[in-house]
Amino acid sequence: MALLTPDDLRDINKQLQEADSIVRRVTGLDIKGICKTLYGTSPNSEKIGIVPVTAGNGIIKNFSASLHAITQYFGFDSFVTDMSDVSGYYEAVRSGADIILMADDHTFLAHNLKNGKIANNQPSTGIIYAEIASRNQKTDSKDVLVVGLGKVGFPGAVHLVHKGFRVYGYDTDKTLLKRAVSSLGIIPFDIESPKRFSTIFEATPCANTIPETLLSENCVLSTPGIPCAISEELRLKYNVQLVMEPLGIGTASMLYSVL
Ligand SMILES: NC(=O)C1=CN([C@@H]2O[C@H](COP(=O)(O)OP(=O)(O)OC[C@H]3O[C@@H](n4cnc5c(N)ncnc54)[C@H](O)[C@@H]3O)[C@@H](O)[C@H]2O)C=CC1
Ligand SMILES: NCCC[C@@H](N)C(=O)NCCCC[C@H](N)C(=O)O
Repeated sequence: MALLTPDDLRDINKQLQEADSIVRRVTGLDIKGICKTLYGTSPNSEKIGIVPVTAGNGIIKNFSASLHAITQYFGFDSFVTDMSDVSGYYEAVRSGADIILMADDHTFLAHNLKNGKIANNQPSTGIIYAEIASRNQKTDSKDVLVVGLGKVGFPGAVHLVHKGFRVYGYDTDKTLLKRAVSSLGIIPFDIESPKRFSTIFEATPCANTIPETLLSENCVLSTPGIPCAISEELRLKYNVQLVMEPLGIGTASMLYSVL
């Protein structure tokens, strides 16, 4: 898995505020509104315990602090434990946490200790970015391009199919593309073909995965992928409505899904 870097998380509050205003412009709802609609849930004073985890590549500088800022941005009462790992988990529970947030190099989870619900960041992220793409107010087309059909992209493609969109899918991994075509009935897309889209959902760990030939004026590109799927030059040239943020939107999706 591509791991976050401290630089990805720089000015996380500013990144989240900017992403929220673009989500509002694109969908008419803010991120909270998207989560409420998606899961039918609302916060009810849940207390969130954030537990740093030293496993694998270890602590990512600012990861826990970013989660603290993100949970507070969405109105939750949250704290970061002093201890890490098992001791930190124990500290969180003893301090009255209702929901645990913690991540190693493979799994980032939200676990609601009160109702038993548990969420994984990858599908939760795919679903919310796909939902944002599906609410593009500037088009009535039901066509959507999905680039990247992995642990984030595939759940997002499932969500778009369930919402009745005509999903064109592309992945450099032909096995994953075949899996998505056979299991979801999506349309395999040739990245070289010059079909322009008003709505694109991208979830890859590569830069510049969306060629200019696929962009239309004012199109929406909803992408959790790091680094960005298009250049700044193309974003400006086509006035692309870019919904992209490194941690907060996916975390909000996890939290609302376990309320
Ligand atoms: N912003 C956020 O909140 C989050 C961001 N991410 C990021 O999302 C991205 C995807 O994560 P995962 O789905 O877990 O990774 P993954 O490795 O499971 O899936 C990525 C997929 O992209 C495909 N791919 C790679 N290069 C491609 C290209 N040029 N064109 C088309 N497909 C290509 C791969 O074959 C793979 O199937 C990563 O950059 C990850 O860091 C992940 C979770 C949350
Ligand atoms: N963008 C959300 C998905 C994050 C994921 N790509 C990642 O970097 N996971 C590793 C997190 C490791 C955190 C670390 N164990 C800590 O607790 O500081």
